[in-house]
Amino acid sequence: MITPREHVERTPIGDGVRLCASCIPRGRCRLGISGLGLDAEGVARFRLVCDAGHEGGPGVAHGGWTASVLDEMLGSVALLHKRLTVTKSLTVEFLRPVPIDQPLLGRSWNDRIEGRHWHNVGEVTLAATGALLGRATGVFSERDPDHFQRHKDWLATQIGKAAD
Ligand SMILES: CCCCCCCCCCCC(=O)SCCNC(=O)CCNC(=O)[C@H](O)C(C)(C)COP(=O)(O)OP(=O)(O)OC[C@H]1O[C@@H](n2cnc3c(N)ncnc32)[C@H](O)[C@@H]1OP(=O)(O)O
Repeated sequence: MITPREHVERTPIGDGVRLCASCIPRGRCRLGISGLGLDAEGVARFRLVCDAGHEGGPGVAHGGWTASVLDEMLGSVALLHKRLTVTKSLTVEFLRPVPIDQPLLGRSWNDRIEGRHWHNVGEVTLAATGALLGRATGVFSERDPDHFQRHKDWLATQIGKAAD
């Protein structure tokens, strides 16, 4: 069986972020995230732009975009340490409307690790001024690479039960 590190290393990178399955064919994150890596303090840094494809109210991002970006940023913390985690919980604060087509910055970091649970934190700011637009805290559960096969097996059992 491959290790979590090998699993992460085999996942393609586009613009500095490990790509989710649906973005691998296009070679870049559809949410408009570019990764800048970990800084000296272990904080993951990102450039972000919300394009008009995620416009909610006029001129501003749909809240789902902001939540997704924070999920991705907080979820990337363990990936940057070559560990595989999935989101167990995510709490998002929408502090200001997020403008579309404006350069934004993202930061995410680990606050503490309890057993297999990574407690991560992150925020989105306006690049021009540093104004805080949104932030999140989340718990990310460390998994083995068989997590996705385990899901398929579980789903097959569920579908089997439904067919009975
Ligand atoms: C490299 C790529 C990068 C690609 C780039 C990716 C970057 C992604 C960044 C974003 C991160 C995401 O959005 S991740 C996607 C969103 N999150 C998810 O899909 C997670 C869905 N939830 C779960 O799988 C589970 O609830 C967990 C793993 C979060 C539970 O965590 P936990 O509580 O620490 O784990 P654990 O004790 O082992 O399990 C709790 C219960 O969940 C069940 N469970 C655990 N795993 C599974 C599973 N695979 N399939 C079915 N069921 C499962 C257990 O049997 C148990 O059931 P019982 O005994 O209670 O009945």
